[in-house]
This record gives sequence, C-alpha cells and structure tokens, in this order.
Amino acid sequence: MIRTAADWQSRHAYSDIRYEFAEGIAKITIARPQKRNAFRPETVKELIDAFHRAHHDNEIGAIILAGEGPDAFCSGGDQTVRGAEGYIDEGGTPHLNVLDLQMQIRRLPKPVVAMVAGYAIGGGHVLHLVCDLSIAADNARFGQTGPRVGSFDAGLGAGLLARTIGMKKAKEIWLLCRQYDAQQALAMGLVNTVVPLARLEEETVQWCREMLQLSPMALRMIKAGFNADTDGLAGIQELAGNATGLFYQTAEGQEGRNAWLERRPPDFAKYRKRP
Ligand SMILES: CC(C)(COP(=O)(O)OP(=O)(O)OC[C@H]1O[C@@H](n2cnc3c(N)ncnc32)[C@H](O)[C@@H]1OP(=O)(O)O)[C@@H](O)C(=O)NCCC(=O)NCCSC(=O)CCC(=O)c1ccccc1C(=O)O
Repeated sequence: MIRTAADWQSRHAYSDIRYEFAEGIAKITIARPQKRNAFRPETVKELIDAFHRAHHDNEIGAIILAGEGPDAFCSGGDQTVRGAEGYIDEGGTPHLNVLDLQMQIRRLPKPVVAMVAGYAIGGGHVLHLVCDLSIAADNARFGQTGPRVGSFDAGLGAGLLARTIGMKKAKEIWLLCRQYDAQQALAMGLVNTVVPLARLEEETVQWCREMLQLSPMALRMIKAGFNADTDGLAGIQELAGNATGLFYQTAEGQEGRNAWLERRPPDFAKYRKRP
C-alpha cells in the first residue's frame, strides 16, 4: 500500500512560504493563496533561504516545490508590487530576484519536483519549468502572460522552454499567451505525469521516495549533466565541481594533498596505467 506523506514537520517559520520535512523530503510551499501564490520579493527571498537549507541538509535527498491550495501552483510576480523598475520590497528596493531562484534550483545537486495544482502562470510557469520533474494535478493550467502584462523572460523562460518542448511550441506559448490544460501539457512533454488532484501529493511523494532509493551521487551528476550545456560555462562549472569532489575521494587525489603536507614530491606513477 502506498502511504501518503502526511507527517510533514515544519522546519523553519517564514511569512510567505512553508518549509516542511518528512522521510528525507523537503516540501517548500508558496503560501499566498489569496493571490494565487504570486511571489513578491520577500517570497522569493524566503524561497532562496529555504532551498539553501534543503541543499545543505544531509537528511534531505529530494525537494518538492508546491503552491498552497488547489487553485494555483504560482501565478508569477505579484503585479500589485511591481513598480517602474521591478518588484518593490518592503524597503522600497526593486527586484527581479526570481532569476536567482531559477538558477539556484538548477544548480542544487538534489532533484527538485514541482507539484502543480491549478495555475502555473507567468513567472510561476517558469518556476515549474526549472524544476527537474513536474507532477501535475488534473486541474493544472499552464501558460505565459508576459506579453499581455508588459513582461518577458527571455532567459530560461524562453530557452529552456524551447529545449523542453521544442521551438515551435515554446514560441506559440510566448507569442499567443494561451493557457494549456494538464493533458495538453503532458502531450507536449511539459510535465511528467497527470494525476487526480486528490492524489497529487501522494504521487509526488512516491516519485521522491523512488529517487531516495537511488544513488545520490549518480542523481547529482546526471542532473548537472542535463543542465550543463544550457547553463554554459556555469553549467560546466557545476558538473566539473562534482567531478572534483569525486576526485578528492580517490587515492590519487589524496596523494597530491598528502605529498604537499609531508613536504615531499607527489608519487602519481601508479595511477598512469588506467586506459
Ligand atoms: C492566475 C489567474 C489565471 C487565476 O485566475 P482566477 O482563478 O480567476 O483568479 P483571480 O480572481 O484572477 O485571482 C484571485 C486573486 O489573486 C490575485 N492575483 C492573481 N495573480 C496575481 C498576480 N500575479 N499578482 C498579484 N495578484 C494576483 C487576483 O488579483 C485576485 O485578487 P483579488 O483581491 O480577489 O482581486 C489570474 O489571476 C491571472 O491571470 N493572474 C495574473 C498572472 C500574471 O500575469 N502574472 C504575472 C506574469 S509576469 C511574471 O510573472 C514575471 C516574473 C518575473 O519576475 C520575471 C522573470 C524574468 C524576467 C522578467 C520578469 C518580470 O517580472 O518582468
């Protein structure tokens, strides 16, 4: 029998989001349902902090990003705090800090799963797009609204979308600003599966449980590999950093450090035989 992850424990208190933990899984929830989970700068700052915690917590092997309630995953930037130069925080400073969050999710060396109920629209659509997997409820609706509300995401919002579903369909989504239902999203490869709303969390947690049975290092390397070319040199840096981390764990890597500490020349001769 499949258990649901009903035993979420709060790990940290925030104002705009919830950060919970169960069974090696972090669940990060945008909790502004009265605004269809639109994000303001403070929301994004909290999300960045929560993802940082999940990244550095050894107990956590998979992360779920969700929106509070059945109506929306996220409706993008909060248009009521959008000023002339960006989204205005409580101190009066304009931000587009969701771009930092997008890259943080891509660089995070653990799988991030978007759990999408209701609308994933605008910047909220890009947030599910940058997650590694997307599990959609049957009431999910997807789309970009930028050209309608005087905005555009010509970075990952355009390029990663094209790489995910193909150039023609990505251009259609941005150039017409239509909405697509869950089955259409599945057909175009925008989401991994569609389940009834009542089963959304159970299914998402089950996918996380399956990944938790697999090698964390293999998942880390393959995620970095998938993202490397799209993210350019920064993507290669992520992949290369993981390779360096593995090399540190070898006798050959440790011989270099040991020789330096022991003030002797390193002896790498025995490591040359590898084809
Ligand atoms: C999401 C909807 C389709 C939902 O429709 P519906 O279910 O009928 O609910 P509503 O009655 O419309 O909404 C309920 C309630 O929520 C408020 N609300 C909804 N969305 C937002 C929002 N984004 N900001 C603020 N408030 C919102 C709505 O006003 C209602 O409140 P009431 O008090 O009851 O009136 C529909 O709501 C909808 O279409 N929403 C807008 C979607 C949208 O256009 N989002 C912005 C897209 S642009 C963006 O996200 C930019 C992201 C970004 O940061 C960025 C990234 C990279 C480059 C550039 C940018 C950039 O900002 O420019």
